[in-house]
Amino acid sequence: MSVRVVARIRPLLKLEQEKDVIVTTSGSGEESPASPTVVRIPNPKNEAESFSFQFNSVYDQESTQQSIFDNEVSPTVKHLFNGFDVTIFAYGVTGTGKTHTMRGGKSLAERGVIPRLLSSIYRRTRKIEKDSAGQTRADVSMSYYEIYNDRVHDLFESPEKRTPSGLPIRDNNGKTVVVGLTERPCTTLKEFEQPYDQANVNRSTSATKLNAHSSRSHAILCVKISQTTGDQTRISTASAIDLAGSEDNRRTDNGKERMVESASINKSLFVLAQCVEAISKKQTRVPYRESKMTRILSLGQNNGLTVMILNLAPVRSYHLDTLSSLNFANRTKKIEVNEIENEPIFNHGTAAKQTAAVSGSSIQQRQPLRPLAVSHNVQSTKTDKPVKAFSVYSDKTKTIRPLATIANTGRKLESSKQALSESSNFQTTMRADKAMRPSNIARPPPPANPMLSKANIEALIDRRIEEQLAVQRHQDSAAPTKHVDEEFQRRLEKLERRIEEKEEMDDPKAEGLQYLLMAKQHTASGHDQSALKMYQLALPFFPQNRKLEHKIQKLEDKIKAKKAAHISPPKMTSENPVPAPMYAVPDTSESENAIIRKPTRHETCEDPDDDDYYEEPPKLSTYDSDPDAMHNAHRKSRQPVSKAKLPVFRDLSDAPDEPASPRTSTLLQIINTRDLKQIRSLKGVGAKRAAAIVDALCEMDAGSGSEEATTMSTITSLEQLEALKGVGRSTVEGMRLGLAS
Ligand SMILES: Nc1ncnc2c1ncn2[C@@H]1O[C@H](COP(=O)(O)OP(=O)(O)OP(=O)(O)O)[C@@H](O)[C@H]1O
Repeated sequence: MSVRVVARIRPLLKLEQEKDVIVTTSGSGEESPASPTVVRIPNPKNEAESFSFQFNSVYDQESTQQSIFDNEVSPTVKHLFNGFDVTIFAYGVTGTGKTHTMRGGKSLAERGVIPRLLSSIYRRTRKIEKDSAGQTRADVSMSYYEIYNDRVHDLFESPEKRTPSGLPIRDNNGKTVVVGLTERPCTTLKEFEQPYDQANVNRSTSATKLNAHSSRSHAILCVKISQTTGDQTRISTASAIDLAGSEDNRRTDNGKERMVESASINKSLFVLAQCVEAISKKQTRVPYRESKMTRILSLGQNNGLTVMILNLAPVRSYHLDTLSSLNFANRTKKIEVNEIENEPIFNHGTAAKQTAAVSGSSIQQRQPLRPLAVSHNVQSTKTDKPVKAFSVYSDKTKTIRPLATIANTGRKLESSKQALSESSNFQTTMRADKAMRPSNIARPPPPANPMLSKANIEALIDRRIEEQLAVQRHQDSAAPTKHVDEEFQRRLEKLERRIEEKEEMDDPKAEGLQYLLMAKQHTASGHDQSALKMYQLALPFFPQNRKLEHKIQKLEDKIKAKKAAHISPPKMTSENPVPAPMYAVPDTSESENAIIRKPTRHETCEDPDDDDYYEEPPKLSTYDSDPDAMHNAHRKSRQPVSKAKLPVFRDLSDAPDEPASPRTSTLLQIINTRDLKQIRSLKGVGAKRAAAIVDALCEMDAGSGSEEATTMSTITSLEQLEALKGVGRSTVEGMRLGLAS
């Protein structure tokens, strides 16, 4: 099952000066205009061209709160009551309507997803209780918290009562839980509304230049449904998440406090983008643990249904940010999520005792459940619970069926499975390979090592990376490195957990260490720009560190040298003043300078944890050697001899320089629109091939390196086009000839 991704374009606001609307919607060709699935936006480099992005559904400026809820959220409620967890989250740049979509206004028509969801949940609980003649009781409770500056705070607590370090989060049976959250029972909509409204007052919001009521935190509402029949209770959770919006501080004019928030928001969204990239590229390691938001969201790891609502502003001033968001969403829709319903808990017996011992009332967690109708199997099958991967939400475009036609879901396992695919109108596929993700397997607790200092951790990380790179260097380019990778990743994760332990001890430098870890990972994978940003972000945590300064200086010089030598591929961003993506690394040129204090030369390093930075860089350290050069060496040995079959992710600088003929230009222009309809109009291109071409282009975006992953890759030569998956020389020739006739 893929994450269902829908886009919503907000209308022009009354006070909005700008009226230049550049984001439009359309059907994909098979769709009626009444149910658009495509967002169009001009190419910032060439307004004559436009890019198209296809999603499961697209809601234009006129769309109502009711229609979003009816089509996207309401169908998930029955699955929630069948034991599946549901996650709905709003993503988008600041001021694009996330809070409006999730929370909405006070009038009936303006109510957002959350109050409507609760209303629907209460209706269903009443129905269940009525239909079962009181045999089944359905209880609803909620917890509500925010992640502000990477710290978790209970929104049911007034800000004065908060501990500055926030609440700890833990892994519990493969799920991330927040310890110490208030869980409030709420049996009616009224009981929900009052504390929910109060909690929203507690949420961190501030006025920024781009939004008078900008959310400065990620807000997560968890609604727990407990259905009890006899001695069995099944629990499922609906999570409604209003993410903070990414912001480009070149546009916000943020002051220092807003800037710190902004850096934290952008960092977590950057990690989210990295996670999405890693998942879509099927990498073994996904950096969930690098921010609390990604740990909690666990995109692609959590079981159940996930819907992402991408909020967009229609106007030109958001052009590049909108493009970044669209690219991100495009990758997100490829994420597959396991579809596992939760198992019931026996109120009297081992299962119940275990759960109580683990969770207590202070831990918000989603207990695994199973529909009541098959619960007699539960005890015997508890440990090897069959994992199902329903294709509830496919990427394929489907017409939204009226709700009335959605079949009622039966209680049986098979029925719920069928209902999932029917009600959501998507296909069913088994994905046994996704059944057990490594991260879902309960890990043994890390060995206690009270002597482990940050310097040791740093040294360990360096050593591991050196070991890994040394192994890679000596390996035959064709030899499989999988087991080494896995070992490397395992070690990195172990180290991350140790950093986490430091974090839980409230060591303020834990965050700095995280930045260093990320920097090292970026350096190891050759992403110098990202590595540089991470080192810069780490600097305030190690302010007297000459070695860190030296590292930053070295990287800056290297990047400058690379730019001067035109090593970077001529991507859309290289000529174009496209700013760094808003959810990518914060802009250090203006924003971060405000919060990063550059240590003066005469300052000395006294923190024993910074030992690593006292030392002179090792002369022959693999880590300090040029990672790019190393990577290039690798690439060279792996590159196919024949130029006719170029790798899909090849460097675009390979493209020939001579100007393309008008026919070739037209062909490439059509391909670069990513518009399925236009691509299909080419000779010899059917629906499948057109989709494959668009997919390959998206893959190229994702494969272009994390610091630039939000820019659009373009095809600049026929050779490149030929090298795309599913396209060959003869197809390209056919397309060209077709244009000529
Ligand atoms: N669909 C819509 N219809 C009417 N008004 C809208 C709509 N979407 C957003 N708005 C208005 O736009 C403004 C910004 O919206 P909102 O605060 O929801 O943005 P946001 O994405 O949550 O921003 P931030 O990330 O800064 O919190 C608000 O005044 C809101 O009422």
